[in-house]
Amino acid sequence: MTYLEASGISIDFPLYHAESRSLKKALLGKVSSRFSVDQKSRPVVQALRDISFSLKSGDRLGLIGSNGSGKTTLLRALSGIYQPTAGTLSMEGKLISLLDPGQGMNKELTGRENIRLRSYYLGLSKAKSQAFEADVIDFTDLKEFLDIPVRNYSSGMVVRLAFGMATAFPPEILLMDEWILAGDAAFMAKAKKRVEGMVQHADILVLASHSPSILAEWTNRLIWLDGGRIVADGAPMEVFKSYLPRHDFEELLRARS
Ligand SMILES: Nc1ncnc2c1ncn2[C@@H]1O[C@H](COP(=O)(O)OP(=O)(O)OP(=O)(O)O)[C@@H](O)[C@H]1O
Repeated sequence: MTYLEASGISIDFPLYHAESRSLKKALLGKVSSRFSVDQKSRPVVQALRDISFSLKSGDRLGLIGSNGSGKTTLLRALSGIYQPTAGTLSMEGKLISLLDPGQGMNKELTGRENIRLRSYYLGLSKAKSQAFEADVIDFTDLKEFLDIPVRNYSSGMVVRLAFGMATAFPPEILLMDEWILAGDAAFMAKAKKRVEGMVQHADILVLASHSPSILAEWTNRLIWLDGGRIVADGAPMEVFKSYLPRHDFEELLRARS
């Protein structure tokens, strides 16, 4: 059974070059400060504080919050890139994370070569790798750019390729940061179809974004992060009601009716 559970997760990042007494005093002096010191008195930034939630098959969780509120850090913790300073994470299910556009790609190689390299890493049989290549080529629709080195791609093209390769085999848990929304409207429509296909297979989605309309459409639960803490957790429109300025909330309601 697929599940993902975060229990009391906290993450501190050491602040290098902040050892001087005056800087420490300035950082730690503010009442609502995100800065603290670790056990060895070294300054740290408290990126996440006491985060708990549990997700099961079919849950599509959105993360919202202002710049620096902790969305990317939480996604990275869930994907295993960062070790929590405190708390525990447990999960079951094949996880794919779409967190960095160029992840797992060699920019000196062409799109086609990257696709072949990926199928090699995945250990696919000849028939499966041919199907994988055809599927990704069709999805990414890179046309003449397919045989050009990735370093010459636009950022939207890199997104198409990364997304196409990472989503060719449906994961059970999909983590996405909002860079995925950098594609154009035609790509977004295709990406949405692909993600919806995945989620319909009773998988888990966690998506961080600043876009209320995307989150309202793609998610069925929303966590609002502020200063590294959860300030609200519930149905998307309920959370948006408190999060968004009244005018923006009413506009979102109108757009969805
Ligand atoms: N590698 C790091 N080293 C030190 N501090 C970090 C690191 N990554 C994040 N932080 C700090 O952790 C806090 C949370 O950052 P995070 O990138 O998770 O926020 P975010 O909600 O994704 O922001 P944005 O909307 O701007 O992308 C910030 O205060 C940031 O400065």
